[in-house]
Amino acid sequence: MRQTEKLLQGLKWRCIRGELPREVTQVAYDSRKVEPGALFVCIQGSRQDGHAFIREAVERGAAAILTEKDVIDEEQINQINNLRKVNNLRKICVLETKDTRAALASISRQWFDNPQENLKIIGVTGTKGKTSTAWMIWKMFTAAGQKSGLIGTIEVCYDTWQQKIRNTTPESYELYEILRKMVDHGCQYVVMEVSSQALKLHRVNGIMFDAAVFTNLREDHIGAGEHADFAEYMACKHRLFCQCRIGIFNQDDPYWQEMWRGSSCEKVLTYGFSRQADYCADRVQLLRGSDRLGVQYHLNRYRIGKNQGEMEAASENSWNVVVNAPGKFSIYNSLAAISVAEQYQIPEEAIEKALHTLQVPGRIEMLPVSPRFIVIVDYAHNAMALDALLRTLRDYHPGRIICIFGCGGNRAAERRFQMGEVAGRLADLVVVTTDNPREEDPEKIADEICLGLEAAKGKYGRIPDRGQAIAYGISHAKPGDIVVIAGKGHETYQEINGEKYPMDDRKLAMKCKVW
Ligand SMILES: CC(=O)N[C@H]1[C@@H](OP(=O)(O)OP(=O)(O)OC[C@H]2O[C@@H](n3ccc(=O)[nH]c3=O)[C@H](O)[C@@H]2O)O[C@H](CO)[C@@H](O)[C@@H]1O[C@H](C)C(=O)N[C@@H](C)C(=O)N[C@H](CCC(=O)O)C(=O)O
Ligand SMILES: Nc1ncnc2c1ncn2[C@@H]1O[C@H](COP(=O)(O)OP(=O)(O)OP(=O)(O)O)[C@@H](O)[C@H]1O
Ligand SMILES: N[C@H](CCC[C@H](N)C(=O)O)C(=O)O
Repeated sequence: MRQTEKLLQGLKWRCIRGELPREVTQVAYDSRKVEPGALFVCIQGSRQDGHAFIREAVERGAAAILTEKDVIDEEQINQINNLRKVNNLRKICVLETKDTRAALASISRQWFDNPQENLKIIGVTGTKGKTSTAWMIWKMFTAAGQKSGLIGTIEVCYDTWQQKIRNTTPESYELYEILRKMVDHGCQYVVMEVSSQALKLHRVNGIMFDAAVFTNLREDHIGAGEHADFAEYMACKHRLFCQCRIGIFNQDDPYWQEMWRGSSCEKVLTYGFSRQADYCADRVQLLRGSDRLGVQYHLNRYRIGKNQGEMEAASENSWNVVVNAPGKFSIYNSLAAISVAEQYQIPEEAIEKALHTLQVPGRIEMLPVSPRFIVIVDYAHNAMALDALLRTLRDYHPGRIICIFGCGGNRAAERRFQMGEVAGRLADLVVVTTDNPREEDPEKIADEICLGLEAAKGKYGRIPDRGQAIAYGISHAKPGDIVVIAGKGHETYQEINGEKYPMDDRKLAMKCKVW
């Protein structure tokens, strides 16, 4: 139970029907979850419009409805009020505001008593590297004994508690609920991935991030249900840097200044291979163990005289960093994580420990399928990630690279041709299979991937059943080869027409174990 006036504090709203109830018992944005006495927030979604479920919400006992358009006519209101009279309830209260998604964030923040005020929240955004970087930062804080929470694609967790979520960045109501749990548990820090969808749909409204990281930006997530075009995608990412104190940017990315310009950052740090960066990497060496590929580099910490554009070495300026993950992109992710950790005085030993023992589930996860060749499961599901991954693996001079992948349905269609083209160019043999087709025809998705493969003159075959495709790829591997199973990483399901069926690439690969 919460006072309605208090929940609506800071919001612009007007009451268009009935009277504001003194208290509400619940905040709900899904009519199917409404309980008696609730405030039902109508959200205009990508498939459905919450305003169409007002009647259901009222039948379930909602006391107030928050809308962003006056959708209820007199006849409907009379019907609803007659219904309520029979049940001895007051007339329905209808409130109107400009944007109900933004309102949901504001109301949720009040409902959960402003948990963000008691936390230092670190946000990570970018087209690629969010999960890996957030995970590294969280591991560093944890290794240093700092109670911290993690929110991202793989899971939400702190200490031994963990929970799966539907989105990389949860809806505002769930987000504030999670933050409240973390505060009550004694967490001081939260590291979270912030997707462009979350920024677009106001899921993180009301949070002032103590630090925000920008990893990189490439064309992605454009299409129905995501972003209209690249400009909108970029503008949404930029919003994170308008609600943060410290901004940490990948200086080698062509878009970093677009992210920084007009930001709210009181402090700016940069990282990259550029000598201008505050955290600068050089002298890279590839590492290859029996069950892991890794990388080692020299980290130089420079202090830049921002005003004069001068560069001056800091006293304790260099360090040999070892990361238990391969490739240039792991160097970028670790540089970002180190830049964050040092802002919070995380000791070097904790940083080293986290990077040495790092294994992000489903990210370049090496499986003991055979002692003669390498099998890797990875979450690369766009061209940028697949390109970075395959180039990285090429650097280890394998015999051949066999790549097995598909593309998700109801997601940016450009990914299909582009991933086909990248795989055709960088892999020696490609097996095109099925990812999460969702509501689309998997054969049509495969056709579009094959256009890219043809364009790159790649060698490929098609096996729609993912288990069979994986078995085929592994059974055709020769000593010294690398088999890459890309696209689903940590996922433990395959989504077809709204249903999630159990499926785990790691289990499918281990079924093919050869001795
Ligand atoms: C396209 C999109 O962003 N969809 C999100 C959106 O769902 P939606 O707008 O489609 O909702 P809807 O089904 O149309 O329903 C609209 C409203 O009607 C309500 N409703 C619906 C039915 C009913 O009977 N009663 C009712 O009240 C719903 O509760 C909702 O409030 O709002 C939901 C609740 O917040 C999200 O879970 C859902 O994310 C879907 C699952 C999704 O996967 N989105 C992707 C694109 C996404 O957000 N991805 C990013 C990561 C991208 C990256 O890798 O960078 C993420 O952060 O996860
Ligand atoms: N900094 C990076 N640049 C390019 N590719 C990367 C980078 N970091 C990771 N990758 C590749 O992309 C894959 C996904 O990485 P990660 O999950 O960290 O990114 P993400 O931004 O969270 O992705 P998503 O938005 O799809 O959830 C990795 O498995 C790896 O192949
Ligand atoms: N966060 C990503 C996940 C895609 C994973 C891939 N397996 C697919 O289903 O397309 C997205 O929502 O675009």
